[in-house]
Amino acid sequence: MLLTIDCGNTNTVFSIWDGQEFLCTLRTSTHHGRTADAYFTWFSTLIKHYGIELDITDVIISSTVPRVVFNLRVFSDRFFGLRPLVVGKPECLLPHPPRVDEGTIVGPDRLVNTAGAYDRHGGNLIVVDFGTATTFDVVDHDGAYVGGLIAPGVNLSLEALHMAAAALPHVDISKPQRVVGTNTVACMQSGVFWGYVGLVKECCARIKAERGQDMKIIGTGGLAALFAETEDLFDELENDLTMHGLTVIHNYNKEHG
Ligand SMILES: Nc1ncnc2c1ncn2[C@@H]1O[C@H](COP(=O)(O)OP(=O)(O)O)[C@@H](O)[C@H]1O
Ligand SMILES: CC(C)(COP(=O)(O)O)[C@@H](O)C(=O)NCCC(=O)O
Ligand SMILES: [K+]
Repeated sequence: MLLTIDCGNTNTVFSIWDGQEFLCTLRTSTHHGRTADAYFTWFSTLIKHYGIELDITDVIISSTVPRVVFNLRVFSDRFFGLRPLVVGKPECLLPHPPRVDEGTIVGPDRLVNTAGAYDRHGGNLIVVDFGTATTFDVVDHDGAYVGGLIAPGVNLSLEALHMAAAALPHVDISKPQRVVGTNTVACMQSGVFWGYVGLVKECCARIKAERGQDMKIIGTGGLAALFAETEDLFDELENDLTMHGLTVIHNYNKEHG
């Protein structure tokens, strides 16, 4: 069994892949102070709850937060006797290396999304990932990541309003009833919700125009579904894209490593 770990700036997700399907998906907040022992206490409790017979033979990690990798390495070594594959490290091969400016360190989540999306859909894709940041990853015809866009995440934008303006409360995102809000919360939700609908449409249209071709748009990340249910923003909605990408990169390393 393969343990896939996707550590974003807000949440860390563990999944167990048995070669056919994901047996479970466990989510915790990302916190660099969490020790290997703390990970294992949490992990083993939930595994027991789901009644899964554990036989972890491989671990692969993607982390946008470099500091957490140390404790995840210790977790992997101490409890499974395994050396994890860490996306972005030189020893982790990628099916299609990125083509970006020299010296650029592409977020591993974006490399993983690229690998997962290309495996499912082939080339010429835009992956829109609604995480802490909202990222657009452009996948070329041959499966290489060739750049993209980084915008503030939906919750980050709402939080920024609250932090910077004394009269604006903490607000959770939801689809507003109307475009014109008649109270503060409704105004904030509308500004961010429709602002993001516009942002996604405009960025995708401009990517296609710059590349002079139509491209398939894949939406992923926790909040993608909220936007997809309202507007026709994506050709596909795939919440397991990052986890799938981790299995693709793991397989590639097994075959070529
Ligand atoms: N299903 C969901 N509904 C509402 N908010 C969500 C959902 N999933 C994630 N979020 C929120 O979206 C933001 C991004 O989360 P996530 O996709 O886990 O980010 P990251 O991968 O950067 O850690 C966070 O603020 C998180 O709380
Ligand atoms: C853009 C990101 C912060 C997104 O992270 P996330 O929202 O998944 O936490 C991450 O991919 C990152 O740190 N990237 C490094 C810079 C780059 O990709 O060009
Ligand atoms: K992201």
